Amino acid sequence: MNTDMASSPGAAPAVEIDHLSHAFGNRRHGRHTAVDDLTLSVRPGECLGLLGPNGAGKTTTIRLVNTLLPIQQGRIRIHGLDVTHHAMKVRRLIGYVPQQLSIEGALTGRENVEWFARLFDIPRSQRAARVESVLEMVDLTDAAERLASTFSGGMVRRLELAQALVNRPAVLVLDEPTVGLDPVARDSVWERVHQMQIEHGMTVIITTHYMDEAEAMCDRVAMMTHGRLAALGAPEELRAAIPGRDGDPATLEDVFRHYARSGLNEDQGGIRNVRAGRRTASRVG
Ligand SMILES: Nc1ncnc2c1ncn2[C@@H]1O[C@H](COP(=O)(O)OP(=O)(O)OP(=O)(O)O)[C@@H](O)[C@H]1O
Repeated sequence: MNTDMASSPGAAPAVEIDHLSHAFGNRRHGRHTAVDDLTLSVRPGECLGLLGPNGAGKTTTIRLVNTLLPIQQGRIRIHGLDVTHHAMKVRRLIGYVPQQLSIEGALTGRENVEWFARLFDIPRSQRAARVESVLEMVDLTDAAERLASTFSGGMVRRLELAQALVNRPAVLVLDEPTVGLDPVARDSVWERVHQMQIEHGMTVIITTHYMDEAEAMCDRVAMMTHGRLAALGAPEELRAAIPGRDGDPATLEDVFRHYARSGLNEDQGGIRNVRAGRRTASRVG
């Protein structure tokens, strides 16, 4: 991987988000602020969970980090590189698994990863070995010559992970990586991500609506509502900060409800989010 840095609170941040704001729409049809003055740092080697209700601004934040949306206001730096001024360098540091399907069913597993290796400009002489090693990492060596259209949902997600990892990213960004997967397939995706994080000190940012995953995987959780940071801390810190129910300690789901309710706004989300959610849920089903 590009970095082998320990997760120490004193280390320079892997990702620095500084007073970031982003709005969609225009004056005629109305503007909607999706990310609102967000400030957040992710430590090298850390797994940060970006949680929040539909429409909270998680995907928009991720797309800004990935250079897929232009910065309107504020600043993002990845290992010190400003995403606006060093977009190409930043792209080389980031592996991204989007909510939408990123594989091509008419290609084999191997061809899908090779395609990404070419996109990332990995030198020809290293390409085959690099593709082989990521296929092995995600346990798809035996299925590599099969058409991706024959893969199960869990295999598709692991193939997308291989695509994102072929560039040996320092920061891996996963947008709802396990939606629509059965519990066994979910575990197998997480095992691979965790292995990468431990073995290579990779920084991971994930969004998920599965609180058990966030609890198990994330060193810290950033709870977003209305594009703003509502709470930030280790899952156990966030749980300790709110009262539980019926005398039981609070769960992360209670934490989610607590902040989601306090920021409730029926305008959030709308048809775009419903459509996106359904598309995501059925994408691998
Ligand atoms: N391309 C776009 N055009 C217009 N509005 C958008 C666009 N992308 C996002 N939005 C709006 O910005 C807000 C934040 O959306 P975003 O997708 O970032 O939320 P999210 O937290 O990722 O939601 P989900 O959990 O449903 O994926 C929503 O109100 C959404 O409708």
